[in-house]
Amino acid sequence: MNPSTICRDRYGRRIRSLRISLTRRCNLNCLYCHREGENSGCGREMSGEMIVKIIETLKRVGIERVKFSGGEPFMREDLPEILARLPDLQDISVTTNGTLLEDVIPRLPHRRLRINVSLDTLREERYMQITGAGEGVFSSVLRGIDEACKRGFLPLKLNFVLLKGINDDEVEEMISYVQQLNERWGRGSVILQLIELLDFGGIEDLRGDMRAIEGELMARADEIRCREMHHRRKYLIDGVEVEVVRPMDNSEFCANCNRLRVTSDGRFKPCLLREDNLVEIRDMTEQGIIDAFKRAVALREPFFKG
Ligand SMILES: Nc1nc2c(ncn2[C@@H]2O[C@H](COP(=O)(O)OP(=O)(O)OP(=O)(O)O)[C@@H](O)[C@H]2O)c(=O)[nH]1
Ligand code: SF4
Ligand code: SF4
Repeated sequence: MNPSTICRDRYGRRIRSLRISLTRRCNLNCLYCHREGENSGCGREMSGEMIVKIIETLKRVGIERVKFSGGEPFMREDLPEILARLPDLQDISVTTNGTLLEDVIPRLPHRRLRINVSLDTLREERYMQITGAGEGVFSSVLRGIDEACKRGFLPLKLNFVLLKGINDDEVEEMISYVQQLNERWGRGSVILQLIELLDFGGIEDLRGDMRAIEGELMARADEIRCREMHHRRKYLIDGVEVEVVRPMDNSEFCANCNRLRVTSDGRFKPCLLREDNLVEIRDMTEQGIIDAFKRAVALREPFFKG
């Protein structure tokens, strides 16, 4: 099977990775939660076995990377076991709110796992306002970040969603915090990722001005790099790598979208922002998975077009 035909959509985008939502469950309730655009479906979660089978099968047709997300992926008790059973891939990563990290880290198989942790503020009160968390959760997330670094899950990324009037005065402090972490754990150990708020209805007033922030980063960066995925820019600021995720109205971002999503109940989702073109994996044989994958790839189109 030739990956450049099976994995390429009609806009020439070569699918390299799967973004798999493991659950819709979460122990937080963030102001901006989009639950990976998964608002419909049966609510049943794929078994660990199904997840591993999908990955093994699609590795054979050219998938090189896997990202696990949620809800909160560590709400799945079997995540360490799923990770241990995965085939070798170029990149395996998980995006988490970090609240369960401290406990789960010792149980994770160390297979070059990258971890992205949401941290939208360095002030506990704001953290509680943004995430709905109770007291003490914020400090456990900070301890989880330290524990992950200590055990070598690097580079670790901190995800910071820019929220107008809530945390848009904290970018500088976040850069300093990452600088301190890098002094402790080694240069380049921690990356800061600034994320533009995605609006799934009703919260556009909270979107911070990412263009302005990016303009400032550009003006003072020692180096600027461009990632293949989404053509995201990375700015090197005082030794700290700051990656900018700016999807809104950004046709360049969508033109370089190379991931296919899988919902927690086992459907391929061609685009984060669309709910009308999901493809169910009805037949869990290898051929059934590949056929559903092909149908989903054929349905892919950039959400924002130039
Ligand atoms: N519109 C859109 N937004 C995305 C997409 N991928 C990521 N994002 C946004 O970026 C946020 C953070 O993504 P992460 O889960 O940390 O993963 P990532 O940064 O995309 O992936 P890595 O850099 O490989 O770790 C998501 O919550 C989304 O808001 C995408 O394909 N489309
Ligand atoms: S931690 Fe993630 S999944 Fe949970 S509420 Fe916040 S944004 Fe949603
Ligand atoms: S097409 Fe655009 S909006 Fe849709 S998932 Fe890809 S980058 Fe995100």
